Amino acid sequence: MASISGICSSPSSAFAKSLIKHPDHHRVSPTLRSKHHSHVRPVQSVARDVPKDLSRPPSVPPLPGKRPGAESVEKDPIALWRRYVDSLYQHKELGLLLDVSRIGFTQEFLERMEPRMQRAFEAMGELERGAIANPDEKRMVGHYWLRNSELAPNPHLKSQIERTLDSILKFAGEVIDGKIKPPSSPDGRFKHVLSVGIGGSALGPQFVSEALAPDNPPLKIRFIDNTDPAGIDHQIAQLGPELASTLVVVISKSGGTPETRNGLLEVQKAFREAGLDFSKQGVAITQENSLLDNTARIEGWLARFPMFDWVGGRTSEMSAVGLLPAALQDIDIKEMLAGAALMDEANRTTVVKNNPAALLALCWYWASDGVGSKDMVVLPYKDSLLLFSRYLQQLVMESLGKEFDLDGNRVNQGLSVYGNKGSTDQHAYIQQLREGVHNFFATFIEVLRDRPPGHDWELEPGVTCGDYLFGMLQGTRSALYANNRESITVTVEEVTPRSVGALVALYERAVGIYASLVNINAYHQPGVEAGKKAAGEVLALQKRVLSVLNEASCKDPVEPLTLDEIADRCHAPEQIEMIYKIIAHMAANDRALIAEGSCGTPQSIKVFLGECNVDELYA
Ligand SMILES: O=P(O)(O)OC[C@H]1O[C@](O)(CO)[C@@H](O)[C@@H]1O
Repeated sequence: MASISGICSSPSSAFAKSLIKHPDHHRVSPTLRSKHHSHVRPVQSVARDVPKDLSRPPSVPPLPGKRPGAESVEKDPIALWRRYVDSLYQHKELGLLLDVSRIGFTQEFLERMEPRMQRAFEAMGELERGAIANPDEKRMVGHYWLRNSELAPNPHLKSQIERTLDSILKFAGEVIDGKIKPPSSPDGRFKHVLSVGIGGSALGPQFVSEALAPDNPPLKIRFIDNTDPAGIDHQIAQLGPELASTLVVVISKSGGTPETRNGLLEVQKAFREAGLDFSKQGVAITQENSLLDNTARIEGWLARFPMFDWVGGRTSEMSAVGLLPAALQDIDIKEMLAGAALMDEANRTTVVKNNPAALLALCWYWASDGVGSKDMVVLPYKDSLLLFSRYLQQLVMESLGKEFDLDGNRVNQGLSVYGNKGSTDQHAYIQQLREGVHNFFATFIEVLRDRPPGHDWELEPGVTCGDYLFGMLQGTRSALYANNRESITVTVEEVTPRSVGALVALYERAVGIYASLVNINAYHQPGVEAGKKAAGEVLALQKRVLSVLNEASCKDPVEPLTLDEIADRCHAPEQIEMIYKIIAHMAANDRALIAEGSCGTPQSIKVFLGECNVDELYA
């Protein structure tokens, strides 16, 4: 196959010159600020609900010609071709191209962004040297060390990384070779992995499995990534008697995430019911001394692998979180690491046009005005990359979606990400992207190799099935651009462990750089805690409701209660709506009985429990 390096000459160094010629030279950069205002929101070109104190100062004119309609995008095909050639980024060794020509930024924009870019590079350098890059949690941020342990800030961390990788490779090899066996499997081999985890402890392994698992992996992976009982039952039912040959990998950095704990308890129950010893088939990936780690140690699980304090969940694909599940499916994890390391290396240059992550971050900044005014639609034209957008959704949105910047200003930052795959999406929502509300920019992921060599055939003269996919991508890119919709294209030769590792690393770094550009902490997630706390409060209220109902239901005769009575007796009259929802949920699951009325007419219902729990009454 002709490689990207084979078919393309190296990108021209005339990138800057070409951009200078771009007609949008009069555009005023969002960065036109006094240095004291580097954190201030850049120019708003669409109406947004922003706090008054951070809205654009009147002295800064709006971005000319960008919206509505972005009439300023280059339309002359020869000028566009020059822009393409001049701006093309190529990583020869990785066989990766980054085309930013359909993002309309100008030389003036690049120049104005340069000081911020240099500050972002400095910040990334400090982070890689082990600075406390997550000030809130006082943590280092070291996912880059995972693929180049030489970078670790001290020998202890370096040897932790290397030992963990060795132990993953050894364990996975022995499981695949049948040296490590399940005790009750008829043919003595593990054939399935059941991964229990959520968020960053699931999305990377899911993406990588979909992208890279062979057609017949030695162990086939399934995921429990929610606390939906029906979803969990489905996974366990699908395994059926194969539970005996299933390795259960429980993944949680914190070791205390409720959904993951619930998944574990459900799976352990299934093991008990099948007469199987869970500890002989359970593996934990978590931080040392977490609740999960202690449980696994005390119960004597088959193996435990460390998750490091300095690796965030959404950047943990190259830690044991991503590597163990991948290795168990016979995915070449050393190649994934090599791809990521090469990409990291490329992203260390401080010359913006040679730094693919910096180019991506700049594209995002330009396209979304540095405030997330447009969504990022990710369109991989390859089925195996289906889950890339879902993976990126957490990486980007949990990292960038922040209320406050690093100086404490309310900024409500973020960048929304969605997508599925092409050309499938052309028959779903691309109609709107082409003609409807102009609230996005697209990222095409192009894979040059259609299928393994020797398998192709022409389904009509001169045209293969893959040619259609190619045509659809190119057609959509052109059609969007013709209607002033900007896009980025990332091209890889093939979907391999190396290119997937590189893609992960590319986006991790782009998120880090973008976070610096907009002055936010990309490495914490305070907003998620609010939802978790509220969920805890709902469950606490449910316990009070149950206790009140139990007391009334233990009376003789039973005393059915109205919602108002329950709320009063819970001393929570202001929580009546939540109490109603709790009752409706319990009634739907046969845990409370409705004596009168129906859930459709809340004020009419009277509730009691089917059984009186005397023990609880006197507890
Ligand atoms: O790996 P853990 O600790 O179970 O966390 C799972 C996910 O939950 C979050 O903390 C959000 O609640 C994510 O950042 C994380 O990836």
